[in-house]
Amino acid sequence: MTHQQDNPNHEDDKDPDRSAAPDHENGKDADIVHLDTARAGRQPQSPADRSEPDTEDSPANTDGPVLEGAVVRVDQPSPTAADWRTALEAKARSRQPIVPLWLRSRAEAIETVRWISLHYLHVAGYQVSRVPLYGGRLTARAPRGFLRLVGGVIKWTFDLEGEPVRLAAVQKADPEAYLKLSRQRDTRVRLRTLVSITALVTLLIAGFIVADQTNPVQWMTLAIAIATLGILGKPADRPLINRAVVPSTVEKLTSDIVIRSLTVLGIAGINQAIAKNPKDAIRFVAPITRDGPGWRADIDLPYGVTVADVMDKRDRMASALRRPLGCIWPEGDSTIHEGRLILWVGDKDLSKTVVKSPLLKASSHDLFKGIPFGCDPRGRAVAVPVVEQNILIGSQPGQGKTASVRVLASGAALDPSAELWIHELKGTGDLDPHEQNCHRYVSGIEDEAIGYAADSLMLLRKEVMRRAAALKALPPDLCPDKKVTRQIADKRSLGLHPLVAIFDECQNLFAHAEYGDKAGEDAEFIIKLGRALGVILVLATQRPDKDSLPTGISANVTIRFCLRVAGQLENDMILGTSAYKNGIRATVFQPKVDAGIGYLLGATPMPKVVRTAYLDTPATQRIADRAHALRASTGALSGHALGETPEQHAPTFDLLADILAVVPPSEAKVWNEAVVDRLAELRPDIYGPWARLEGGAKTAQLTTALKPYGIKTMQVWGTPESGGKGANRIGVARDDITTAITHRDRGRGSSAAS
Ligand SMILES: Nc1ncnc2c1ncn2[C@@H]1O[C@H](COP(=O)(O)OP(=O)(O)OP(=O)(O)O)[C@@H](O)[C@H]1O
Repeated sequence: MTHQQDNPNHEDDKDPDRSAAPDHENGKDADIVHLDTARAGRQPQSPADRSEPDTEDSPANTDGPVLEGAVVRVDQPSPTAADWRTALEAKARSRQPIVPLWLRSRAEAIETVRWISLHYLHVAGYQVSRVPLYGGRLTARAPRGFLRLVGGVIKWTFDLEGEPVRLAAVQKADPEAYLKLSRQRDTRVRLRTLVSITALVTLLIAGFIVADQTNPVQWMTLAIAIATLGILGKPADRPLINRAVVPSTVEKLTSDIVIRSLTVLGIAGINQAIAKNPKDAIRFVAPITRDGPGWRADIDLPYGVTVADVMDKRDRMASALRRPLGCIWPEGDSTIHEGRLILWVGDKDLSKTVVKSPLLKASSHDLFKGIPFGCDPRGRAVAVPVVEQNILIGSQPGQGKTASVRVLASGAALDPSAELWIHELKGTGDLDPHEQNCHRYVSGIEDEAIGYAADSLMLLRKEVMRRAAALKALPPDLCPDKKVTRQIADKRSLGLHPLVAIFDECQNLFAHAEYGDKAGEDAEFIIKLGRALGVILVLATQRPDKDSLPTGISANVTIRFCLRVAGQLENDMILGTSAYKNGIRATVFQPKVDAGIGYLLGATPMPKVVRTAYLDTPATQRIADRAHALRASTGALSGHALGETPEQHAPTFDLLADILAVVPPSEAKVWNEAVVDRLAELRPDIYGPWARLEGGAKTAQLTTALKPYGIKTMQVWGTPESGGKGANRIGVARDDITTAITHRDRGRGSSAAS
């Protein structure tokens, strides 16, 4: 011990930890710890020291592998130099727009100005209509006003207000003050008497002058006098003028109110976050502002809570905010993150708003610009794109499907380049006003009507195939994208104009024992292929289950509008798989009360709640009449609108029977091009366009048209009908056609029997 104390430079002292470690095995080498040196060894080292590689003797060496490099903390203690850019970026994200949002869109600006003008017009109208009431009130109050005026003038002239002060001076027996006050009173009374007498004389003279004037002037003066006296006679507690606008009881939306409403929802994630960090659990990413006719709050929900959780509790939120349910519209913005909530609290209940359609006054409409459909809770107009789309509408009965379909039908009818086919399979005649504009039309629930609708789908399927070939044959400069455009639609001879086919209450067709399966297949085929070819299906159903709405349809439709439904299953059938899970829930709408309000998907970048414009029967009739006149003047009426009966149409498209008619049994195999030429001769209106196609396209047209029947074309040896050398070309076997007809007829027979 003495040895070490005496010799502090002893080798072991360089490593105090090591010297402190006893030899557990025998205890012989137990060193004595030099306290000062040991303490010095425990001092925290500088980062530079720590970064030095450990020496062989270091304890790290004894415990494990040597790691090189500096220790870097995951969380940096202070901001790094580049952080100002991040901060600026964060600020830039929440920049306030230079031009207010409502001024950015012309339509919204016009709407706001119109709204303000209407407000002030209303106020003016309200007050003007009450002028007689106000006149009566003033007259009734005038006598009291007269007494108040006379009393006031006497008090003022004789300085009666000073009376109590003078009396006090008398009671205090203060002669000096009394004399002073009396002198002041005398001077005042002298002057005021003079003023009062002058005013009275002036009034009398004015009276004499007015007495000499014409009647109107006298009445005007009398009115002014009564009004003045009436105002003077006003009781303190009763205003003269009624308020045109009752002050709103709508509470201003503040952060405290929003937090209060979120905390009562019973969402565990929100409550736990608030318990841990009451100040920062719910973050407002922008100031709460007016946005349209309501308040908007942009909120980041606590970690792990999604907008869908909040949407589910909309009714509780309405209670917490003390507003009707139709005013509360939480929305997500998943482009930022799943917890970004945009809470919009409207001044007016959406379910009590009637949206007027611009189609009511439109003389025509361009379908390529979409159809004005309704407005969102913030009052912004919403249009539904139609070209290159298919639309599925669903809800419980009586929630506004037919009303939505009416809007779409009216928009389509006002574009004379569009062909309209309407099938209203409830039989109530809700769409009858547009019958005059339809190429095909049926209203009914009986088998005949359903059969007609099924025929329509079959015809549409053929039309899609015809269009595919026609579009393919178009020169690239006319049709670079191989899809129907406005220019192509306007060339009616091409037959590629938009064809809008509406099937209201389509469950009656798809669930039909005889026609249902085939109709479902045809509809699926049209939905998948018809879009780019200008064939647009609009399907509305009140029974969205897999029997009434084949899954192939619900999976492939592009625009979906779901009014109130009862549960998740129906919701997802209309709005698509996982819609309910993602918080797009048409179950939140109230039965009946929210008729006409639904979720619209696919028409706007984000799913939107939309209240459809409402067209009642007379309004629809007016639009339909206008559309009819427009169509008649442009020669766009056809089919049913011209009084043609369906029987004239349906058989014309039986391709297989037509081929058998033009290919005699003696010809086992014929070239496609020969068949097409003969078909064109048989029915020029239908097959004429096929025959006009050039070489390969003509052959391909028949091949494509036969595909759905399972008939394959093949190499056929033959000679041109006009004479010439024999050659191998694509052709068809007559036997294949007869076999396909036998199969088809057998299939029809068995489905009719079942
Ligand atoms: N956009 C709307 N604005 C105001 N009221 C509407 C709107 N849409 C529908 N309604 C109301 O809802 C009622 C039912 O609408 P509609 O007939 O379109 O429902 P539906 O779903 O087609 O019913 P059903 O399934 O029985 O045919 C209408 O008579 C109307 O009063």
